[in-house]
Amino acid sequence: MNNFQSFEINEPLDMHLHLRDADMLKLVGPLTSKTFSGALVMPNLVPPITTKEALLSYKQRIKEACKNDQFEPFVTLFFKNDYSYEFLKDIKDEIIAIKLYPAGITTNSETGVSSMDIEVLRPTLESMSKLEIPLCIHGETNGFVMDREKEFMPIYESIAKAFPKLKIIMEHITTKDAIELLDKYDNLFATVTLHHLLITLDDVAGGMLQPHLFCKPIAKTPIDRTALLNAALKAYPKLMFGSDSAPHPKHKKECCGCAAGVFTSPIALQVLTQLFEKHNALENLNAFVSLNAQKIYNLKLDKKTVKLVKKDFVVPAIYEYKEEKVVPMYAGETLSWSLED
Ligand SMILES: NC(=O)N[C@@H](CC(=O)O)C(=O)O
Ligand SMILES: [Zn+2]
Ligand SMILES: [Zn+2]
Repeated sequence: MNNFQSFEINEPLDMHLHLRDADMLKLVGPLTSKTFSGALVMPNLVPPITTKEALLSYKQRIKEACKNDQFEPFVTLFFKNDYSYEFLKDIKDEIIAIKLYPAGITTNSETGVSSMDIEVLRPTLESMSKLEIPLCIHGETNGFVMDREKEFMPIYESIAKAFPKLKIIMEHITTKDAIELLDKYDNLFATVTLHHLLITLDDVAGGMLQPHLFCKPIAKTPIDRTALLNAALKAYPKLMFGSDSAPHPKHKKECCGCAAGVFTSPIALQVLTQLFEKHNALENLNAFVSLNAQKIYNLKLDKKTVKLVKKDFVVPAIYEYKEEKVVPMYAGETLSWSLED
């Protein structure tokens, strides 16, 4: 067994990230831009990003907040059924993908699509397919909470079949079913979070309720977690890292009616290194956290190499800026890997 004391990750990419806006953006943006070369930024602001003006000004605010030329924010548009071909053609070079949310299924998705009927979605999907704009999907039905992702599999299949040239990314997958579906269609890809490689429903609600581990989709069973972890550890080429780091103010997590989302951006690379080392799979970490995404999204990056060292890192209990306070996953715990100073 190798005894690694340091490890380098070239061009780390986070292909599913929530940066929010205003002071929260100023708090969390630098925590990602410091370590990652780029991130796919989700459009579920209030209101969501649906116009070119909103998109470009959000990108500008991200760049200002992140204060780091060695970081590229890849911004996305919030899916609507009635985007015209001309509108999409005009915005194509500014976006990396379009994100589809079923209405009301997760945080700030109220104005998402109210029907997943392929005929309703067809006009926008046809334009996206022609223009080669990838489609990212939050794939959950409104069925029983543990079955929502599984029930969405036929919907992924119908879109993958109807639009074979459209790249479809199943976001933050949490099930063995989703892993198995990846093999069936050339145009299907997926992101997986850090927390879904680590936790099951037991960690969220098996003992005292853990609001900081509550997210959508909810963590599933040990069998699902094992399937996700095995695919990540071998850097299965259709799977990429997307933290889904989703900060919510402390008072919106530690309350009655806890908001969904786990905040992981400041610990992501340290914990991934720890996890891949534990499973003797460090040789696959660069592919999982960068190369797979570069191939799937045709990215060329020359931003940074991040060095991790085998040194204890005590995760801060809280991250704060002005009035904003966010609690990270593993708050107060000690990790065995740190970012080099
Ligand atoms: N994952 C979550 O639980 N929450 C995300 C939304 C999302 O990615 O579904 C958020 O924006 O807070
Ligand atoms: Zn989601
Ligand atoms: Zn998300």
